[in-house]
Amino acid sequence: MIELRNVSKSYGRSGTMPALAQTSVLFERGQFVWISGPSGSGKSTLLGIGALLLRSDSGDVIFDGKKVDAEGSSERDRLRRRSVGIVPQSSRLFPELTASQNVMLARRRSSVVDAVSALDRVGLGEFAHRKTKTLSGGQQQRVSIARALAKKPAAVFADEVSSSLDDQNAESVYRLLRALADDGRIVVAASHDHRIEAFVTSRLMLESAT
Ligand SMILES: Nc1ncnc2c1ncn2[C@@H]1O[C@H](COP(=O)(O)OP(=O)(O)OP(=O)(O)O)[C@@H](O)[C@H]1O
Repeated sequence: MIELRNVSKSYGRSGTMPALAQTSVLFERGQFVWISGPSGSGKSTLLGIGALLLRSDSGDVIFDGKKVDAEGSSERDRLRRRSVGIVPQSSRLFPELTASQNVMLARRRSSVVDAVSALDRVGLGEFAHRKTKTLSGGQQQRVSIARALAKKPAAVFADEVSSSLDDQNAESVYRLLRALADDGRIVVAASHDHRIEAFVTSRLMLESAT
């Protein structure tokens, strides 16, 4: 379980650019949560705080009953590395490497067998040895999800993963994210894309913090 309690975050040298104000949300295993809201409402910021990539200015982040902000940054990093898979906005794959090589880069001491198994999980086992530049946009996003899954995380945070994909590819990515939640993970996706609605279990709508 991951809980954000009254978290706020501002950017800028003296915190003059509010990005997220007094926001609370509970993410539980088995949930696929859609974070929606207008551009600039703080979706990526909230995602970054939940995924332990960003520190909030105030409020609490509670990860499996433990206040994370009370921990030092090395403990937070350790928790993130162990428990959180992150699927970034653009897939950030190495185009000249194969799908399995890209997945293997996610972890130290990873094996081809584990990488192929993660690719199987996203329906791409047969593409494991293809260079990612030869895959479609939707397939590349699924490789990116396999990379996030390689460490068997309890939670997956995805930022705007499918907005640019056609209906078929977007649907396959959303269906996959839902299946990961149905497996018992926490899945959180920030998105402008209303096609996600049919696949999520709940929605948090953000309003602009300014
Ligand atoms: N690194 C940063 N430095 C300064 N301001 C930032 C930074 N990151 C985000 N912001 C500002 O914080 C606010 C929230 O940004 P954020 O990216 O979280 O919103 P978003 O809802 O994800 O937006 P979008 O839908 O356009 O991706 C915006 O006003 C943005 O300009």
